[in-house]
Amino acid sequence: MSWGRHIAPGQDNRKLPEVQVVISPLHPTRNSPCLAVLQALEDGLKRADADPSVKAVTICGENGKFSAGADIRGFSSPNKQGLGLGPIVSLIERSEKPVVAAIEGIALGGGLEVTLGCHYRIAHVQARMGLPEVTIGLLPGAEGTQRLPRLIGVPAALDIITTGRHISASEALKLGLVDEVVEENTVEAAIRLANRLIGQPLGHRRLSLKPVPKLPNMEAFLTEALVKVKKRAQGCLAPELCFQAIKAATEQPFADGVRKERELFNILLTSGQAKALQYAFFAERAVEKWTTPSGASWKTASPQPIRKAAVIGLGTMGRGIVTSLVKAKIPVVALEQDLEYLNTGRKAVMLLLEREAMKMEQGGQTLDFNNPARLQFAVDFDVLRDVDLVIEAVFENMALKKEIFNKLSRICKPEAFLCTNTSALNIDEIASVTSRPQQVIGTHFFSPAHVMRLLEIIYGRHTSPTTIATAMQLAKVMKKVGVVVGNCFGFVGNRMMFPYVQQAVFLLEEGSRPEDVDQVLEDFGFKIGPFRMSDLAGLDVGWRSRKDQGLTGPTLAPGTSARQRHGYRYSPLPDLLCEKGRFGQKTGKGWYQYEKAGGRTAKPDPWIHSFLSEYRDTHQIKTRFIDQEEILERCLFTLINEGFDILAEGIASGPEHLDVVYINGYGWPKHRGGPMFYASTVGLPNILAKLQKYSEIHPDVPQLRPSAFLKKLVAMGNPPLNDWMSYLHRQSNKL
Ligand SMILES: CCCCCCCCCCCCC[C@H](O)CC(=O)SCCNC(=O)CCNC(=O)[C@H](O)C(C)(C)COP(=O)(O)OP(=O)(O)OC[C@H]1O[C@@H](n2cnc3c(N)ncnc32)[C@H](O)[C@@H]1OP(=O)(O)O
Ligand SMILES: NC(=O)c1ccc[n+]([C@@H]2O[C@H](COP(=O)([O-])OP(=O)(O)OC[C@H]3O[C@@H](n4cnc5c(N)ncnc54)[C@H](O)[C@@H]3O)[C@@H](O)[C@H]2O)c1
Repeated sequence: MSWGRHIAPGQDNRKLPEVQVVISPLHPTRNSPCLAVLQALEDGLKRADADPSVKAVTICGENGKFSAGADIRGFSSPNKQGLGLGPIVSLIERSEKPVVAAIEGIALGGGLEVTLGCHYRIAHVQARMGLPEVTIGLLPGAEGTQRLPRLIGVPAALDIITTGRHISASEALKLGLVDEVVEENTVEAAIRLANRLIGQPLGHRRLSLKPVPKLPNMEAFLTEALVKVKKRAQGCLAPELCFQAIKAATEQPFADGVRKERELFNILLTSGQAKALQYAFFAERAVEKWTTPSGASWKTASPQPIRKAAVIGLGTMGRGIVTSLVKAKIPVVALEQDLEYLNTGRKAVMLLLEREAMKMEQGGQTLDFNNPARLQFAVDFDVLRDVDLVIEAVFENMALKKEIFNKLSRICKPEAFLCTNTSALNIDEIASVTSRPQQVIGTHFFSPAHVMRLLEIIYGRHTSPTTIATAMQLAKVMKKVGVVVGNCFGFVGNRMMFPYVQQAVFLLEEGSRPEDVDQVLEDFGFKIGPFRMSDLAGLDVGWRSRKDQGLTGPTLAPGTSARQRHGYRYSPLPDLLCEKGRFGQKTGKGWYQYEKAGGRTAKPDPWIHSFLSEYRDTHQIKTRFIDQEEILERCLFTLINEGFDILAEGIASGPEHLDVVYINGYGWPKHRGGPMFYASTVGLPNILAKLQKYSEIHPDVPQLRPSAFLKKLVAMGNPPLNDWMSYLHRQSNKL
């Protein structure tokens, strides 16, 4: 048996072995000249085909990775790369010599499509595969939508292509996507297989020649599948076009299906949604490279290892945070204020973990949590002496948080990090009661904390770069997206949300109904509108905060106008609902009515409609019809306006940060790229003009007054989003 040797495409191979190993050239690097590497793959294949001493071919990747697919940056360059990958896949398939793919690491997108042209596929046990094009607003454009259904059937292909999920080698084997899974050297195993295949017929292995496996009820299946795909897509075009391409495979010969795939691919390639999703892909990676105005940076700061953590408070947030830590295999101590709360918290955590374990089992993984070395429950702070990091998640009350942090500062070892999950409180004030403010940081999780990907990481005046790096590392280990932001009331996410929710409530005062406002924002693509969201989170949460701020409740000065605070417009509507016990889902009534307390199905409530009408009569507000455009603009443009202030104040180091926060924590539709990206597509002059218009109509709403930074960018000629921050300190003589 002869052995192949790894040759890079384009290399001169005077002594070619019997099995030639061609390195798959699609693994992206920042500046990969994609067209050149495609050419190299083609050349390598042609050389192998033409050389009589080569009897078989193996295709593998470089450095243990098969391929991450096409270079995504290339899709927005004028010289669109990727063009011509389909014909190369066909070339592989047509080869008269057996071609075996050796899949190590990852085979994604165009990388997996290359393997579908191969006659056999061998994967390493730890390899992951997928066609994630849909997640960047595209579809597999190298004939993958036509070959995959032929290989693994329509239901499985539809699932993989329309979700873009990665699958493990063992799942790939079960589905028939790969022929063999190996634990040892994959390339060697592929070469062995290639040797065995020499001289054997290949016709039956050419996927383009195979029919798509029939289903007894294909038409009904596809009709039902389309409904599901559209529902999940929430306005995103790519999943539906992926569906259309697969449907074409079930109805048309291979060549016609490929033509359809190409046509649909071109529609997506030039769509705004693909640009937005590709922006979001890179934004998520850009925020990993954090910096602060004082010069701290990911480049120079090193994270400390977290071998054991603690969570204080096992309420809504604490239980999800414990679950995330256990899933990340970090031993946790979970602490409550007394045994009764502890037992309730323990039951809730165990339930979450059982559910997570079940989900993980389906993917062939296990979750070990019934081991006291991994998860311990306690009421005594003394157990915190040896932990490396504590996450506090007690009630949102400054006095209580300070009491806890003071205690932690005395009990925990000197090098331990102290994190607070506050939604809006001042990190510096919390840190001030400790003897280690440099190790205090905000770690703002989102509900449900074991599901939501966002972790807002808030540094205070004294927080050290090591502490920031450690929190970022923790986010990564918990498979969350950490976004480093500065300290201000509400940080980034909640601060931008306040004006959005405020406008939504003002719209009710003026004539809208909760379901009208929610519908407009859900049609825009939000998973859930502001009133459904408020009912879900509980109206009492905001009420407590407003009482603490003296905006409502017993501390309010007598004679304060019902609809004004500090000279600005205020709506008491949410307070009035809370006074009536309407806290949302938990009480069965809020902005909507529910079937019972704890019910989930929101139904418009006639009581709210007449309550709003009485309220308007009481305050002599003339009810008017408010159209969808005004609802959308007032809610979104105030949120965006706040974003510009946040950027100007240096609370976030770029618009990508705000967008990543909104996509991952607030249900902003990813195919719109985040609020700041959206603003760039609407055009800053348009946003400014609308804010000016609404601000003139509502002069008592400061949130409608255009941000100085927004005005400056417009005066500077509406530069592209990537350049915004460079204008922050430039002088403008047009203002
Ligand atoms: C006008 C004429 C058109 C006519 C067309 C007709 C013919 C059609 C032919 C088209 C051919 C289409 C081919 C194919 O179908 C399309 C594709 O392949 S699209 C790409 C699909 N692949 C992906 O979406 C993978 C994306 N990447 C990931 O999921 C992850 O990065 C990873 C690979 C799982 C690795 O994850 P991690 O280890 O966590 O690492 P990072 O994510 O941090 O990544 C490290 C670094 O790499 C950059 N990067 C990763 N993948 C890509 C990529 N595909 N392109 C560009 N850059 C990539 C990432 O940004 C990081 O960069 P850094 O931040 O370090 O600068
Ligand atoms: N609920 C959300 O959606 C959400 C989202 C992000 C952040 N937060 C923040 O997370 C924190 C917790 O919120 P929550 O919704 O989980 O509250 P919660 O009321 O559900 O839970 C708080 C828990 O803290 C416990 N606790 C109180 N005092 C304690 C003490 N001295 N020692 C130990 N445990 C104590 C309580 O017994 C309770 O179980 C708050 O700061 C909140 O602002 C909440």
